[in-house]
Amino acid sequence: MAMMPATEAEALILQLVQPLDPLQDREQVPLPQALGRVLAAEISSHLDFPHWDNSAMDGYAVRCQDVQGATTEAPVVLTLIEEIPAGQVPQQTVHPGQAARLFTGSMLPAGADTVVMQEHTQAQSGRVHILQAPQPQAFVRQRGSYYRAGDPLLPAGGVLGGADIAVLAAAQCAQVPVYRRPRVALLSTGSELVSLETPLGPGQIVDSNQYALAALVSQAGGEPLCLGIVPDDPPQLRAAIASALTQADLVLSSGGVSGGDYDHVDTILKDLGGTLPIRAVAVKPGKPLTVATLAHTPSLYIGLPGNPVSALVCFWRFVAPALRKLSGQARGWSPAFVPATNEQPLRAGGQRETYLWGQLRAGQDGYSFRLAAGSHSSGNLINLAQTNGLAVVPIGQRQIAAAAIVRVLPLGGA
Ligand SMILES: Nc1nc2c(c(=O)[nH]1)N[C@H]1C(S)=C(S)[C@@H](COP(=O)(O)OP(=O)(O)OC[C@H]3O[C@@H](n4cnc5c(N)ncnc54)[C@H](O)[C@@H]3O)O[C@H]1N2
Ligand code: MOO
Ligand SMILES: [Mg+2]
Repeated sequence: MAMMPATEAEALILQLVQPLDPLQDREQVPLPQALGRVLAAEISSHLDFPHWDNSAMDGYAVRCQDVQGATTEAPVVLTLIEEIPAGQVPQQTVHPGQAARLFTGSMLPAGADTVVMQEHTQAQSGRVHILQAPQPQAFVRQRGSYYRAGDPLLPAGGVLGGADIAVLAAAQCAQVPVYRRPRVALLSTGSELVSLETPLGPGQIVDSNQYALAALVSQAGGEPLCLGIVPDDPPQLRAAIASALTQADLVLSSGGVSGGDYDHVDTILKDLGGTLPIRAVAVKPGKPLTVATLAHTPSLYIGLPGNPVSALVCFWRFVAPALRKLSGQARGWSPAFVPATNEQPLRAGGQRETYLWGQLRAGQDGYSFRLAAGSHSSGNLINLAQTNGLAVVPIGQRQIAAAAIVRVLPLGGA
């Protein structure tokens, strides 16, 4: 079967994914719960930032003109008219020859246009000696200089991080319009699979993919619907797939997509009227990847290969971008590979783009990558644990030498 190159498969999957609707798929969440959510509408504020001219320093509000010639030898002496702690509204106007005491964050009084920091002054019984001429408007944070009321504050489609939460709080946005979490149905196919609580019989293994994929879906901001294990029995599998498609925005199955006698997923998808634009991709691990669309539902179906590493590599490489688009994110769907200095030689077959897992570390001169010790078999989930990067050996290349630069996909945020 022809294998599609990874970049082509990624582009095609992104083309097939329809993002959630900003109106129909929107919900309001209290600000403290908005971290990591995707904004469903542009936010603006009726407030200017700063809301009023205020001081950036503890010092004195002056009229710049008054203190132009000030030096340590020839200070300008001003009369203090008022003290303005932060949070208090100035009561007086600063006239020529006058100054007001203020502090970081205090409102600037009318008449004053400049702040002299207290280190450049000497206060003496109701007067202040200005020892240094300031620049005009020094240490004044001007009203509206950071943001003008009514301008766009945060764009729709942005993922909310800590800084965004700060901005929304400052703008008194208590309820935040976000996209609902995309629903991702998870099905594990395989008669050998049991749940993690079931005592293992001979030939059986735990359905680790379901737990891993549920974790990665949650980490990516989705809502996993764990539909459990389906044996390799066509009628049961057909019913499970048909039902999953009615419940979710995206259906992820694992297993049953290669060419063995018990691999039924592709046949069932075709029987259900599905179109399968992808059936194999040129990546290792992860070759037998199936992508299907069905006429009667907007849900996309992605059949991941069953091997535990293959399933996760396909998630990171193809599903995570799809989820980013589906969830309403306006940009940044594609995986962001970083260049890293390779610590040991990496070897590959050359037929498929090969992903090797290991430790990505940030150093002073950029990233470095260390291959995980042990087998890089797609069945070996053991040494995949505690890794945080997938190094890529391109098609046609059989080795990347030590000390050479390798592209690595960081796995931190899925
Ligand atoms: N003759 C060929 N055989 C295989 C080929 C091939 O091209 N020709 N491709 C191999 C590759 S590459 C992969 S990847 C796998 C993909 O297999 P399937 O997607 O059909 O998956 P299964 O056969 O159902 O299972 C494969 C393997 O993974 C284990 N598995 C399945 N589900 C889970 C789960 N939920 N949790 C943990 N482990 C799971 C399963 O027991 C098998 O060991 O096919 C190769 N074969
Ligand atoms: O693609 Mo398979 O995942 O090489 O084992
Ligand atoms: Mg199989």
